[in-house]
Amino acid sequence: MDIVVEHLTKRYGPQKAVDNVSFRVKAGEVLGFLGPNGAGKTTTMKAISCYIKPEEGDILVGGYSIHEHPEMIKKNIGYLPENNPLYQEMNIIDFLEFIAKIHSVPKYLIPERILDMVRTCGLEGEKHKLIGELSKGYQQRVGLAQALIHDPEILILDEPTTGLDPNQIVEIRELIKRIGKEKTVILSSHILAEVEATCDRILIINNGRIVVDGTAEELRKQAAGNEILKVGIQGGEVKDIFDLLFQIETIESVDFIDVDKNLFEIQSKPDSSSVKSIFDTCVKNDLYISELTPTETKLEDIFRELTLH
Ligand SMILES: Nc1ncnc2c1ncn2[C@@H]1O[C@H](COP(=O)(O)OP(=O)(O)OP(=O)(O)O)[C@@H](O)[C@H]1O
Repeated sequence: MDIVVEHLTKRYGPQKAVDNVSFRVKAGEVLGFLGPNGAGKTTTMKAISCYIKPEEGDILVGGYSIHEHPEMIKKNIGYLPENNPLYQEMNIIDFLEFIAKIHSVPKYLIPERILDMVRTCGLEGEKHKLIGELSKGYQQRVGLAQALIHDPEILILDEPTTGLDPNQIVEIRELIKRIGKEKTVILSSHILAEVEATCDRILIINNGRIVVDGTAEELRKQAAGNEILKVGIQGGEVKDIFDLLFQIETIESVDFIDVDKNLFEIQSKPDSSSVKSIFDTCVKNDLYISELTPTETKLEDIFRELTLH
């Protein structure tokens, strides 16, 4: 089931929480929705799940509009809200039965669905405990189980690993990846590494607007720009080496990183690489390379650059 978001705008008073946002999610895709606090992630996810109505724009889920067929859409969406509000005093089985009934799962199917969810979400050992007695990681598993109980095609997860310890984070990510093989998933997060580890595609939202839409790889390429190399050259005076480097045609700029260690930062001209020329220059002038490292633009830097303003 595809999701098509078209010119979505949602206002809270004078503030536009989401401002003319459009994007598509293909069936079977795992989309990471990334952005700083207050960017508009939850608002967008709530609009897709039909929990709030936008003032402008439309969302089509499997061809159904949120304005005309919210009930059809709700049947096909499983939603795990940000703070995973669970009934602490219920046990897991009773809670899942209760949620299955809310979703109108046929009575005869409910025991089978519960069993399936307990298995899928790894709840076997804890299933008779009260939800309030579970660790945060297991509570999050119950949250996923309740979102999946009616077997929706689409799963929407609002910051599913917030507040978990590192082991629990890894476990929940693995679980989401497994579920993502069968469902369309939209997952929101502040954490780039999380989105990179779990998602096929990244959408970055800032101040209610989409600022990036692509794979992690595309993002890196887009931001990488010119080749930047950290180069150490030995066997000569730092000033002479600097002059030699400056004469290489493909080099745009040379900076010192550490004068005492003959360490330079070299930026090449657009669409060119200077690695071979640097090597040839060193051989010709009886110098040797002690270090040569390409500087990779980190996704964190890209994220900061795009969302700081
Ligand atoms: N019910 C509401 N009433 C008024 N303003 C709201 C309401 N819900 C959200 N907002 C505002 O809309 C903007 C977007 O909020 P939203 O919760 O969608 O962001 P978010 O990206 O999910 O943030 P976070 O990562 O902090 O959860 C924020 O400025 C927020 O204060």
